[in-house]
Amino acid sequence: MAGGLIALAEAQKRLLALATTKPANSVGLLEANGHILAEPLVAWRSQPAADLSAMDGYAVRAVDLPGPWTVIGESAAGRPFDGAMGAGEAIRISTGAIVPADADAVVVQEDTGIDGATLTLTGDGPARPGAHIRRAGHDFAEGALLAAAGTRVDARLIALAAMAGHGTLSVHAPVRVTILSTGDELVAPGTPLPSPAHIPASNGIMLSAMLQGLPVDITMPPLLPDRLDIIAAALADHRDADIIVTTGGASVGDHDLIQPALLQSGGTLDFWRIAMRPGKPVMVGRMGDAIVLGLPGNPVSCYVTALLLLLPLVRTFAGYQYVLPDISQARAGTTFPANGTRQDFMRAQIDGGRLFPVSSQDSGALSSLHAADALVVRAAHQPEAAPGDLLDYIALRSGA
Ligand SMILES: Nc1nc2c(c(=O)[nH]1)N[C@H]1C(S)=C(S)[C@@H](COP(=O)(O)OP(=O)(O)OC[C@H]3O[C@@H](n4cnc5c(N)ncnc54)[C@H](O)[C@@H]3O)O[C@H]1N2
Ligand code: MOO
Repeated sequence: MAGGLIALAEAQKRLLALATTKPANSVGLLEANGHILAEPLVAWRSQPAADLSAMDGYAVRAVDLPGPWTVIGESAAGRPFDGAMGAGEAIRISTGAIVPADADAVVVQEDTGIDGATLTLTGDGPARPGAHIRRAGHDFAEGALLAAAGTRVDARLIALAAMAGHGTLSVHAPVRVTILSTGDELVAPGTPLPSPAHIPASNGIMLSAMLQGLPVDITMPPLLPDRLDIIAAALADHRDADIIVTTGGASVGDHDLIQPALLQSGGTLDFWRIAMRPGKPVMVGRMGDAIVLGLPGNPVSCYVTALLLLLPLVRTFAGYQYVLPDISQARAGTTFPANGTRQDFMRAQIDGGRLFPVSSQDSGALSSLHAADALVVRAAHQPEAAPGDLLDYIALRSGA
């Protein structure tokens, strides 16, 4: 604890403990895209179900190599050869077609010459018995575990599920998130600002964009003024959401109304203020069924706290296996100062694999957030780091 502030790890633990995994629904494969598997994906069939040719050519008995052969029939994809093959006989075969039971190798077409029904080897031929044959079950066998519960469904998993015999998937229902932006100074993005005292409301759309890759139903009502009664009514109105996330009004000023509004509307406070920078004024409470996550108004603080608290909370509701951001390590490219009492998340760039802090660490400076490749994680009271020291960081750009 630092002056009544709780540590981020403790805050994450308490917040995530409030979440309950969303119930499972069976939905069509495409509808499941982006959702989280509620049950393990098990193969209902083997793939391939029989030995298939991997090439266009001729199915032969390896013992008959190097030929010549008499071609006595064809096995095409979906239309297998169902007769018997004797010594010196070959079957014309296409890629994906079933290899006749008597054959044990495929000669690729480019290695052969054909004259009427007589097939001769003109190239190297198959290197070994079994060449160019995809064995039954070599991709997966019936009953195999293909993906664990908690896996995110994507195009690759959808294809795998289809091949494994599934037409539907059991996934967790979407997480209902209401985003409330508060502040008299806010104006919807893209609309004219009445005065220099007004600013575009960037937090709401930023949070929506951060949530977009997750299975969520987002509700974003109009901007709320700094009025206790209006904010209290909005919180009460959205009590059926899984999460109400607010931005602004989380601190100690006369117009910081989230906490009083929560209490006035019948909600309860769980904790307030985390020993982190940026993001100290975060508040967590409950309003009916909803978890209320009060994020700071400063745009960078809002981003960092969303990354560390909102996204993990949504992932927990959604049934993800892993919910916290990955921590990587890289060496300092310059000196990082000794840290104070709050865990620090410093915007940094990665250059030549080394970390350099960006020039402004102001919690309102969105240009510095956009310029950053990483958030360097500095523990409370961590001493100065010299160039070359290993630092923990959270990557902000894939491939950074
Ligand atoms: N006396 C103290 N003052 C402050 C403290 C403190 O402990 N004692 N904490 C500071 C810290 S740390 C932060 S972070 C901010 C957060 O304050 P609030 O959550 O109450 O946010 P606001 O005061 O409403 O706004 C701060 C800043 O952000 C702008 N803002 C607000 N909403 C949006 C939005 N939707 N989009 C873009 N920008 C937004 C707002 O105009 C302000 O400039 O408090 C410090 N103060
Ligand atoms: O959270 Mo405040 O973020 O330190 O500016």
